[in-house]
Amino acid sequence: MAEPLCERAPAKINLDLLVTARRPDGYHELDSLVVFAEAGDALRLEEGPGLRLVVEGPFAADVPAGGDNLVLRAARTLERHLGRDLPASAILSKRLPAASGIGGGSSDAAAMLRGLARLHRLDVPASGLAALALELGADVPVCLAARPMRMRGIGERLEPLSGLPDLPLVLANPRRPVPTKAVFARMGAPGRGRPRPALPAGATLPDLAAWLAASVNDLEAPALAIEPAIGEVLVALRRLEGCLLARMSGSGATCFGLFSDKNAAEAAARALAAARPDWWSIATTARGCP
Ligand SMILES: C[C@@](CO)(OP(=O)(O)O)[C@H](O)COP(=O)(O)OP(=O)(O)OC[C@H]1O[C@@H](n2ccc(N)nc2=O)[C@H](O)[C@@H]1O
Ligand SMILES: Nc1ncnc2c1ncn2[C@@H]1O[C@H](COP(=O)(O)OP(=O)(O)O)[C@@H](O)[C@H]1O
Repeated sequence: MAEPLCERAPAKINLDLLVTARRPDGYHELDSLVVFAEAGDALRLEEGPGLRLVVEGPFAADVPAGGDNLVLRAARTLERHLGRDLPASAILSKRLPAASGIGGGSSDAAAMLRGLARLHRLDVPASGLAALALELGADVPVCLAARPMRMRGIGERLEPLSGLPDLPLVLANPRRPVPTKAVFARMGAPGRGRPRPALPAGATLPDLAAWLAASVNDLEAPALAIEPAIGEVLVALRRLEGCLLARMSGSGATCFGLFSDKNAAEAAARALAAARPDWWSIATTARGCP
């Protein structure tokens, strides 16, 4: 009997997001810098007689408990690919708001793929898992890697980033779900993309903020049109002491503020929670890379 194991499902943050083309199948090509936070959902797995999922945690009620949950969809996709059952008992602690632009569901699905491979000691090459991940959603391959990446294509072209410092962040969400499909549907004609200047070597946080400020999230305007509260979140983040840059992640509504240091982010998160107890907000650190 294999040991129970725990897989983290970290929040995904798009530091920027350019929509560069619309494909004939309706999907959009992106160019996005993606990082992963210490905060996230968590998945506990142990061998079980069948495939079972229990969802707990503050946002459990907002996600499907049954077969539509991305955790179970991930398991079924892997089982189909291998042509055999992968019995497992899973407990998902749902700590990230759903449909909020920080890839909670995608990260949960990726954690299930990683977890089942570990639990059953599967010999599936990384490229095989990545292909299955893409079947589950455009964001699942990057969540499978769960490290800083430049993401292109619809999400399948991944290039590891280097020279990124750890990023002290505040994440804030007005507790209003925003469906990804609706945001893309409101997008105007995509821009042509733009050359991305290299990250300055040895970048400090203020350098990084200035570098990121030259970029955008192209989904911010269509998401704002659907959910105006995103504008309030951005204004509130920008007013917090020590905030170097604030922007929406993914298709929203979660926005991130980048701070000069961890203490400043924690103090800012406390101030924001006191001012807006109706929002979800946390301080966390997105892991950088050498
Ligand atoms: C926008 C992003 C940016 O990282 O993040 P989230 O806001 O979801 O966190 C992702 O591309 C979201 O990926 P994911 O949530 O997996 O999307 P999917 O389930 O594959 O697609 C949902 C819908 O979004 C649209 N879609 C998604 C990805 C993409 N590159 N182009 C699209 O046009 C399509 O209309 C699709 O039907
Ligand atoms: N484990 C899960 N966690 C979150 N959402 C899930 C999950 N399983 C299925 N979903 C569905 O997937 C949709 C997208 O969720 P999520 O990945 O959190 O959002 P986003 O793509 O905006 O980051 C939600 O509407 C939700 O109903």
